Amino acid sequence: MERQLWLDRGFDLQLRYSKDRINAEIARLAAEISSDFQGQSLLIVVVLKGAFFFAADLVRELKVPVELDYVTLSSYAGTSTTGTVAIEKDLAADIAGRHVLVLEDIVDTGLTLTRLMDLLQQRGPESLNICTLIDKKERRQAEVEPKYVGIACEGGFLVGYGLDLDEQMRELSNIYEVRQTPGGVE
Ligand SMILES: O=P(O)(O)OC[C@H]1O[C@H](OP(=O)(O)OP(=O)(O)O)[C@H](O)[C@@H]1O
Ligand code: HPA
Ligand SMILES: [Mg+2]
Repeated sequence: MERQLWLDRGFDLQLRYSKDRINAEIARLAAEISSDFQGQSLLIVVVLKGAFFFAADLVRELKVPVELDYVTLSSYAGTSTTGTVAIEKDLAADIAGRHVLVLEDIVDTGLTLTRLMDLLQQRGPESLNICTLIDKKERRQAEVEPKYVGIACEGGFLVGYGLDLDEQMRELSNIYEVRQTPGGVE
């Protein structure tokens, strides 16, 4: 079982959201987005690295045509934001006049999306909205209002389904809360 591998390495993983729950939320989100954008096409902006599993599953459920583009942003060291959002790779597409939907795995402090939305808004999209799988409000520092939210959650640092702790555990199928166990081997 995927938990055991990390327990052996000193990380205690508590199941928070199963893949079945994630699938159900994605189906609901896809239906809502498809209905809102009926007759239009969407430019989907995937925020890498974390959102790649979510994006892959969501776009295949949408009933409107999409174009996909990617931006790579990073700001975390361990379980805390550094406060500086680095743009490691910008979009390739011109978003002017397009209906843009930004896909995120998680909104936490809100610093990443505040930076990205400011940047994208300056480029003149027809519409600009956010869809996040997880909205974690406990540590919010900047005002961000995602239009589409999969799961509103309490605190805890989450890993799995794209979410990482220092680049590890993204590949887990379910989403867990992670705690480092004393005496664990890394
Ligand atoms: O609301 P915030 O506090 O800014 O946190 C949310 C951001 O943090 C994570 O990205 P990270 O910087 O870890 O890069 P990653 O996607 O490569 O993991 C996550 O994927 C979001 O983009
Ligand atoms: O809870 C989290 N887990 C993984 N990455 C994150 N980036 C912001 N919050 C989180
Ligand atoms: Mg990360």
